[in-house]
Amino acid sequence: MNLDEIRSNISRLDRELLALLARRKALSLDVARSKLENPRPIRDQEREQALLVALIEQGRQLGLDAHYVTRLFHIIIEDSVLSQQALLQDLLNPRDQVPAISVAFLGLKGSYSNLAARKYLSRFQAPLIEHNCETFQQIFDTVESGQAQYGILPIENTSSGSINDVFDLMQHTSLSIVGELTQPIEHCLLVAVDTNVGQLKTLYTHPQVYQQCSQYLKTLPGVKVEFCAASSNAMELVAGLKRPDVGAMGSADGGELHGLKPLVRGLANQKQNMTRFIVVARKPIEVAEQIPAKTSFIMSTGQQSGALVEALLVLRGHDITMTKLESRPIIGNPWEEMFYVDVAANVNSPEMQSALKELGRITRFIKVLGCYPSAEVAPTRIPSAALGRRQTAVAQASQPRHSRAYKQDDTRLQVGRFIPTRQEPLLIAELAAWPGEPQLQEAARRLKESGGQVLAVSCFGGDSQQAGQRLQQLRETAARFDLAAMTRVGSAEELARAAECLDLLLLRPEPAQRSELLTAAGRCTRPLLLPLGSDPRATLAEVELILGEGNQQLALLDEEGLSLERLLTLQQQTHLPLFGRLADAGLAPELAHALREAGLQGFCVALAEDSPADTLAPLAQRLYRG
Ligand SMILES: O=C(O)C(=O)C[C@]1(C(=O)O)C=C[C@@H](O)C=C1
Repeated sequence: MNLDEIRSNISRLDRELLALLARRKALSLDVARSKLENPRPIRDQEREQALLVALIEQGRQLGLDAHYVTRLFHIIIEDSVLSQQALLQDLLNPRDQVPAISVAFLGLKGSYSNLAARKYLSRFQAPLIEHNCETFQQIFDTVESGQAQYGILPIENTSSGSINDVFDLMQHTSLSIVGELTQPIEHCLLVAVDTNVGQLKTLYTHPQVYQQCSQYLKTLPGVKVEFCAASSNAMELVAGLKRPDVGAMGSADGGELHGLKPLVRGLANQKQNMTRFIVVARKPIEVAEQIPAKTSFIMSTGQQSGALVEALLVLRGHDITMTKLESRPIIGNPWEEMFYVDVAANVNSPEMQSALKELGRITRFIKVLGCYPSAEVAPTRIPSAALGRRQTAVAQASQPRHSRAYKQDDTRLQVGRFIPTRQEPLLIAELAAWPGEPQLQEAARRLKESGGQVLAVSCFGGDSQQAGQRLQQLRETAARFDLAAMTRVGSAEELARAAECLDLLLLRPEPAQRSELLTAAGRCTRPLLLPLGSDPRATLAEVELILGEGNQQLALLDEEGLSLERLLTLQQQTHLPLFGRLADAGLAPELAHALREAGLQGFCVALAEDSPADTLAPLAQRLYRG
């Protein structure tokens, strides 16, 4: 076959794939209709899990790796769930037949809000009339007066936190929240003409963006920052000036709409930078009971101590999960505060109705802001049974914080999106030395294929810039394979840098400034792995220091090969998860199995560049399949 023939065969297969995907989508909508007739939730994670397991197995037999199959079908299933939800929502909330949809948002063409508005409203497949607003207040006014059907407002950002002005306006509006969406944000330095960073004298930006990129901006001390009402105003201004000494900060997509080019990408302090937007409209919507819903409300409690706790206990008593709690002062009343609460519940569900009634009795003010479909379709992996248990804290001041007397249940660690348990321990593969790019990719692929979860390698040791690049590369490689990432840290400074982007930090056993490192570890919010010395009692004293500073996400790593008996004793003494290091790859599967039976919740195994390709598979097999 020549190249043209091969390509024409590929094109034919791609068309067949598309036709099959369209047929699958039609079937999934049939499923939605049947679930409407015999009410059942749209999401069925047991079914998804069974599907994925079978597909991975079938894929393997066809030479397709598990990671590829999983990624592909997560996308297919996510679309299936969202399409089913959209169908149900449309049936429940018939829309007025208008020729176009109108939306109000902050800024001009190309603002993050504009990109979010386009993304959210693309589902209606109707022409869009865009109302550019200069303030959040103007967005509310435009929707309240009926000039626009929808308003899009940013509500929180993963690096700069909540957008308080929007919360304050929500308190006084008659509008309802009817939707939400999360938009990845990638701030770039945008320029209109060929230039370089050294030539820049002025940067135009929005205060939120400035805050989110504060660390990068510190590296440009001579550059003056001018604030604009929105990043799109900054872009428009810079596009008009066409000068080599001015730049704007904003998204590459938005910049393109103004003819700007990205000079530097990825400026945000936190690389995973997302903004959550809410969608407001004049009429509330109803959310089908088969769809995961969120309800947002505001309440103010009395000033007596424990009033907020009492209100939150109402939610807990109704088994309602709170996904956000924000407090705002009440203007003109310095002694009271208003709380904004998001919960994962449908406002019409019996639990929520009963919780609202009870809250009405104990709060001074309560108003539901809206109920809307939750935008998150979390990929199915971990059995929900493993996630469900609520921890009970028995805090007794006189007891050491690490002890079972202080807290009875095992500490539940969250590493990225993985939650290790005794039944499903965490598998960490650690590379001995910093590898080349292809070797790092290959290690990640092998780890993913075997069912492991954490890719680890030392990023520090060279100069500061090299460490930064390695941290970035490790984070990106792990994310590409849907793994978590870990590195070793030996100083407070290394810890601060790694904590910005990695999911798990291993504290090096003997750095010089030990207490400084432990204090910084206790003040950070990333999970930590602390190696147990040959005298575990000494380590437990260090643990107290860390827990006392605030960080409760801590696991202990046995690197010494302690006897089973000592490990079991430790488990009785502490609620912190125990991890083990597996040094001998040959013995590892048997040892790991025995240690798992003994209750260890994680394993760290060394992966040398010349390790045979199948080092991890037998280990994972023994670990997860007995
Ligand atoms: O089988 C179902 O119940 C479906 O709704 C279909 C489907 C799928 O696309 O495969 C989608 C959502 C469910 O969570 C499970 C599976």
